[in-house]
Amino acid sequence: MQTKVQTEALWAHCLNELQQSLAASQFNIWIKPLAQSAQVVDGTLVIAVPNQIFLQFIRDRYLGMIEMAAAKVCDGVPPHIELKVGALPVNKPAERVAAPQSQESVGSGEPEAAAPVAAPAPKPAKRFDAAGSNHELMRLNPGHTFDTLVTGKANQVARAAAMQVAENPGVSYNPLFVYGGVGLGKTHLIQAIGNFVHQHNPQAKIRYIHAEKYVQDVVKAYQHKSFDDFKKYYHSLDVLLVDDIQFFVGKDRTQEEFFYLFNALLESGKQIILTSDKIPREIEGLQERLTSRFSWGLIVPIEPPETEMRVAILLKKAEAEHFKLDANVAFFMAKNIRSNVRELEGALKRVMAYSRFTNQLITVDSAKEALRDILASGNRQVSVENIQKTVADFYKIKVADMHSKKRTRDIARPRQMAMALTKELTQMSLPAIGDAFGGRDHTTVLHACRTIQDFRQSDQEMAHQYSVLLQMLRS
Ligand SMILES: Nc1ncnc2c1ncn2[C@@H]1O[C@H](COP(=O)(O)OP(=O)(O)OP(=O)(O)O)[C@@H](O)[C@H]1O
Repeated sequence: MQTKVQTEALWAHCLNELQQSLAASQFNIWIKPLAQSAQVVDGTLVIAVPNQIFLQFIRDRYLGMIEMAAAKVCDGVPPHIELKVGALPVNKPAERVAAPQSQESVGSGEPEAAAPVAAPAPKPAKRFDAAGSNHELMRLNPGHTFDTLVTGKANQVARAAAMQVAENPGVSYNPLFVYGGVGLGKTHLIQAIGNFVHQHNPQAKIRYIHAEKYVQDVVKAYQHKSFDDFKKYYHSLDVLLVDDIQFFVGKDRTQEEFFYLFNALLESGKQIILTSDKIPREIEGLQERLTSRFSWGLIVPIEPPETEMRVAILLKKAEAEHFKLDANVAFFMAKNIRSNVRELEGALKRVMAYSRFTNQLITVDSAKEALRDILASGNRQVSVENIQKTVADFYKIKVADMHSKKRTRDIARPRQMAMALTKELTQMSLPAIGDAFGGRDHTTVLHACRTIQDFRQSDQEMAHQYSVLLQMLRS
């Protein structure tokens, strides 16, 4: 257990650092109210916050800074930090932290000047035990586990690879790179790895971070000339999960820092897991050295789930909410809501709310009623012109090439793709599709549909491009 002096010194130091880093208004609103709300309990720095909104705000915006500040006092290794809503236990007054001495000016009408914070912190005699990490610190959603993830054709390869990485972090595939469209379960899958590792090895230092947050951390380190602390913190991790790596595009300094971090972690056998909406070499604006490194391990796709898998997801989510969802209703929803799993979840929430509100069991008819506007927008017919334009833009060719006689592969393949998508997304007959593509024969359209179908079976890249285009056209 920490002594009062150590607790005070640690928190006073954190407050001091935050005060220097933040605008006075931010410090006064979010941090100053916590000046008397920290306590060290069994090696964990517990910070009590007044309510849930505060908790979310501190967690999302300031926890990283608090960690870094605390790490400074603890020889570079941050302590466990726990945020909790409510008051600190009153039976441990000796461990309470002293408030910073306030010297605020009164009644100026201007935003308050930040109050200087008490004394610089001497290093505590005993280093915090930073071995364990809680969900707050790891930034993992405890509900994102392998158990709650429905498996199907769309994600079975990705899940198997993820499981292998979770069982042998740093050993099998490094980095593991998961790519796929919006809302298909990339975050869920990689967090399942984090949760699994944590469950089997609570000592492992795991950190999930969205790429945008990493960019912010680099900017802050740059502004405050604190790259040493930044490096110390990130380089001390055992498992690093970075979501939506495409956000690094155009951020050269971030890419440079990440390059060093990547090398350091890999060299010391630590596991890196990344996600993106595309495979590395399709992320335009990513430095070549990163593109090649991201391809060193294993790259796995997550595709949009097929109807049966969407039904299974709905039933599983409903069960978790103790909601009785009729299988016919689940089928109806799965058939009509096809864009992504997040949309599917949204639809389920609506149906559950409707059921509670009307106090009725949900039938297909009442589901139609509950989802009327979603279904109306989903049933919007996609036009052949829209498909041609979307596909042409995607492959960076001219729309006119959809009608032309050119037969080079870079033109012919996108055109076949557009024909196959038109067959799938519209009610048009084969001859009508042929007409819309420069007066081609219906056998040419049939051939195109079969060719694309074959490619989708045999070529992972083509399969992914097809599903991305489907998603774009359906959204
Ligand atoms: N196979 C699945 N089984 C159960 N739930 C799933 C599955 N796939 C996705 N979900 C759920 O769908 C929601 C969206 O998933 P998630 O946030 O992981 O998607 P994403 O691919 O990371 O999206 P984005 O690209 O927007 O970050 C989450 O609530 C997740 O739990």
